[in-house]
Amino acid sequence: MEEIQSRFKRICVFCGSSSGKKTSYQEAAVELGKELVERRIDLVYGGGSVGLMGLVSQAVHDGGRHVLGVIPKTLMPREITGETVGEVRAVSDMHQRKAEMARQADAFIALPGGYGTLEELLEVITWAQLGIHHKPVGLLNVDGYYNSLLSFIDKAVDEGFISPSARRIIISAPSAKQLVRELEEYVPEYDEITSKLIWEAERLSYVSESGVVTL
Ligand SMILES: CC(C)=CCNc1ncnc2c1ncn2[C@@H]1O[C@H](COP(=O)(O)O)[C@@H](O)[C@H]1O
Repeated sequence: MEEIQSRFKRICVFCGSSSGKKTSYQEAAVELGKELVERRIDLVYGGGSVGLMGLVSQAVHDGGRHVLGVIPKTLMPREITGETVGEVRAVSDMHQRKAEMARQADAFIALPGGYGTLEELLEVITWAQLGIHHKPVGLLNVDGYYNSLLSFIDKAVDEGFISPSARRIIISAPSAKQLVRELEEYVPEYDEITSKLIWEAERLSYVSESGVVTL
C-alpha cells in the first residue's frame, strides 16, 4: 500500500467520554483512528478508555502510531477514565490539560461528544480567531450530529456576532477521510487586527514551534 505523507505529525482529537447511542458514532471513531494511522499521524487526546475516546485511541495504538493521553491528576484513577493506551502525561488541572493537548498538536478534530467536547472545540476555535494559533480545526459531522451547532453558528454570522472569516475556521465533513483531506488543504486566514497582537505564550502555558504567533 502506498504511504501517504501528511503535513501533520500529531492531531488532537476531542470526543465523547460516552459512546453515543448510534453505532455510526463508534464506527466513526475507529475510522478516524485508522485514517490517522494510514497517514502516519500520531494522536493526542484526553486520555483514558471511556467512550469514543477509548475507541479512537485504541485504533491509533493498534495501528502502531504514538498515542499521548493528557490527564489531570484527579481523573487518573482507573475506575474514572479506564486504562490508557500509549503514553500518559499527568497535568495538574483541566486548564493545563487543554493547553498541553493544544501545544502538542498540529491540528484539531472533534468527533461527536457532549459538554467537554464542545468546550474543547470552542476554545480552540476561539484561540484561532484571536490568532493564538493557526492550526486547522475540523468537525467530524457524523450522521449530521453537529448540524444544529453549525446552524446556530451560521445564525451568529447572520446576526453579526461571528465574522464570515471566523466562520471559515471550522472545517466540517461527514467522513474522516474527507475531513483529514480538507484539513491538509486548509490555509489559515490572517486577520489584520489579531495578527498584530502579541500573545504571552508562557502565561497561557501555550508554547509551540508552529502555532504561536511571532511578529
Ligand atoms: C468523572 C467523569 C464523569 C469522568 C469522565 N471521564 C473522562 N475521562 C477523560 N476525559 C474526559 C472525561 N470526561 C470528559 N473528558 C474530556 O472532555 C471531553 C469529553 O467530554 P464529554 O464526554 O464530551 O462531555 C474529552 O475530549 C476529554 O478531554
